Amino acid sequence: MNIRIGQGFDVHAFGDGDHVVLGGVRVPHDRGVVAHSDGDVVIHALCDAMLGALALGDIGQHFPPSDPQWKGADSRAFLRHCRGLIHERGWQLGNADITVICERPKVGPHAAAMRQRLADDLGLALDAVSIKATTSEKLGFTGRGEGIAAMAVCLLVQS
Ligand SMILES: Nc1ccn([C@@H]2O[C@H](COP(=O)(O)O)[C@@H](O)[C@H]2O)c(=O)n1
Ligand SMILES: C[C@@]1(CO)OP(=O)(O)OP(=O)(O)OC[C@H]1O
Repeated sequence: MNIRIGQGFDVHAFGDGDHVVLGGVRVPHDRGVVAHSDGDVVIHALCDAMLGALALGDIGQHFPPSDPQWKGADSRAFLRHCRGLIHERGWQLGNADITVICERPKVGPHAAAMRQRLADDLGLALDAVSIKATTSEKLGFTGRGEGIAAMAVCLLVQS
């Protein structure tokens, strides 16, 4: 069996708004994020992990922030595109593990919905998708509440 690993990282600054989108789920918050698309750091980090495993560059190369067609885009479309690239090349996604870094909003209450949405979009079993969260103990830009970050890793398998 062949395997590949990929990792991704994304950050968005908080801005005006009343919600953030995380893993395709609308999470109520007293801030929004500054982004060209819907600013879903979970999906952006995961797309970069998937693209990284294929050595196909990064999300900005596939969906340029200069391209008006991605303005306000639902990031789930990016995720499904990356899934297609994996399948086209004869790979299957094995699992994905994501960590969200922010003081607020609390991710825990939304993690189950996020896992389900990602599993649905990726055609994975629920136990192949993990969402974790941590604060940065009030340190750095996430600690000061200036933005939100996410890290992702994924495994590709080929039998
Ligand atoms: N945005 C967040 C941050 C953390 N959590 C949950 O709280 C636990 C404790 O966080 P620490 O940073 O103090 O270790 C963490 O393990 C998560 O379960 C969260 O839901 N949302
Ligand atoms: C998602 C894209 C889409 O144009 O823009 P943003 O929403 O700004 O998000 P980023 O994480 O900076 O990734 C780059 C772009 O692909």
